[in-house]
Amino acid sequence: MTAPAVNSPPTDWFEARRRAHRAGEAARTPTERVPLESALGRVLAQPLIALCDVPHAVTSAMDGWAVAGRGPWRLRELRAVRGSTETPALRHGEASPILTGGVPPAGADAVLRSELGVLSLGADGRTKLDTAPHAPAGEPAPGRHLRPAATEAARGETVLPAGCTLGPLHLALAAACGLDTVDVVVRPTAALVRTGDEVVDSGIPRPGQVRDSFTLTLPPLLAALGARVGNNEKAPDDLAATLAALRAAAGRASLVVTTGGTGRSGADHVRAALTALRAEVLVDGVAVRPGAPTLLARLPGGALVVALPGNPLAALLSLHTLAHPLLAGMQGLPLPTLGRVTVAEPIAPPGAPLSLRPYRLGPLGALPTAWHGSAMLRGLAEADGVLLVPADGAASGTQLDTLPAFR
Ligand SMILES: Nc1nc2c(c(=O)[nH]1)N[C@H]1C(S)=C(S)[C@@H](COP(=O)(O)OP(=O)(O)OC[C@H]3O[C@@H](n4cnc5c(N)ncnc54)[C@H](O)[C@@H]3O)O[C@H]1N2
Ligand code: MOO
Repeated sequence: MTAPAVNSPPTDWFEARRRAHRAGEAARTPTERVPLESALGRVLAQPLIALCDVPHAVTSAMDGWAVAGRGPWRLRELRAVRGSTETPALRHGEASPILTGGVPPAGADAVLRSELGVLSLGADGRTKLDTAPHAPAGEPAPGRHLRPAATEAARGETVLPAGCTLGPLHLALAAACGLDTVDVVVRPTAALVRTGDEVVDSGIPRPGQVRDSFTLTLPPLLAALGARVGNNEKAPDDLAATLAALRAAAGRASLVVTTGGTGRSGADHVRAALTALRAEVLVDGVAVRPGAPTLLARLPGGALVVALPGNPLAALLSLHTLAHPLLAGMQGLPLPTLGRVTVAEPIAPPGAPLSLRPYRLGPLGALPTAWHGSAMLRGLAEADGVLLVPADGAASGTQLDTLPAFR
């Protein structure tokens, strides 16, 4: 058993992320095969490989006539056939009507688009096709309006890498490549345990009360990071209740996220509950502000616990620190990368080894928010991103690492 040591030194922020990622990797979720219609937002477990050439055959890019040789042409049939490789080959001097996306008969060497052709009755009593008087000289040039097969992808080609989070365009691409199902990562399950007797769910909070910030934020934000949030329990500020809520959540989910109660006051029970559950504490406080009391632990049954501080900004930024890398690891994704931005005004030393500061983008770069108090929401609610401000602060024009603003 590794009990949370009293006042153990906080873990470096970058190291805390790496530990969270490694803990996630050690608890990787399996994969499953799902129909394309159910795959939106899922993480691809295997590279997506085209099952056919795309396009599958040479196709016409225009409505008109497939033609062989130079005009005028004898029209072989009056109605377009949408596409069959069994259509007899065109002979030199013949044309056959074709629709956009249709497969031209063998022997066709171009498509004359409908606007540029004129039909008339030939001397032999058969329908004749000429290029219209207004058609550009030389129209149609060989190959005109014929889309060669496999120009977008060849059968067997990888069109999306593993780890891609599937959006609508990816799904349409998979369909175009002939797939009906995809192999995706099973979503990690998450459960919330919110502590705090002062937390209320509706109305104007009385002095000493606070409206809950987490039921409205954590389920959708965790879902955006790939988790499926099942339970969301509220535990009173009491050790037995906190212990029972944690135990129940760990029985239902592979990731338990708690809020509040990370301190060492008589009303804070998360540490004591983790000790009682014989948790292995992987991160006991992080050298960052806000979010210093954040904990990461593994329960004997394997469930991972991210204990977020009760202050809303501290908690939501700690989601970046620990839950994002952790969930990335569980889904076989790399440690999330940091962005980079130029700061538009000087930032004073934050009084901590590292400070996470929401910012808005102005014409000259990042403008750190004034609403960066640990208990605030306003700065993050309107942020374009989050700055990583080092202990010395930053001069105007300096480049700093950034995190995305999950909001
Ligand atoms: N003596 C010390 N006091 C504090 C320290 C310290 O080092 N020594 N650290 C401060 C820091 S930093 C933080 S962050 C908080 C951490 O507090 P806890 O995780 O124990 O959280 P609580 O005490 O339960 O609540 C803190 C704050 O957050 C509000 N809260 C809680 N739940 C919610 C919710 N669901 N929605 C909105 N707001 C919530 C709660 O009412 C408190 O105001 O400790 C500092 N103190
Ligand atoms: O570190 Mo606390 O998390 O500032 O608010």
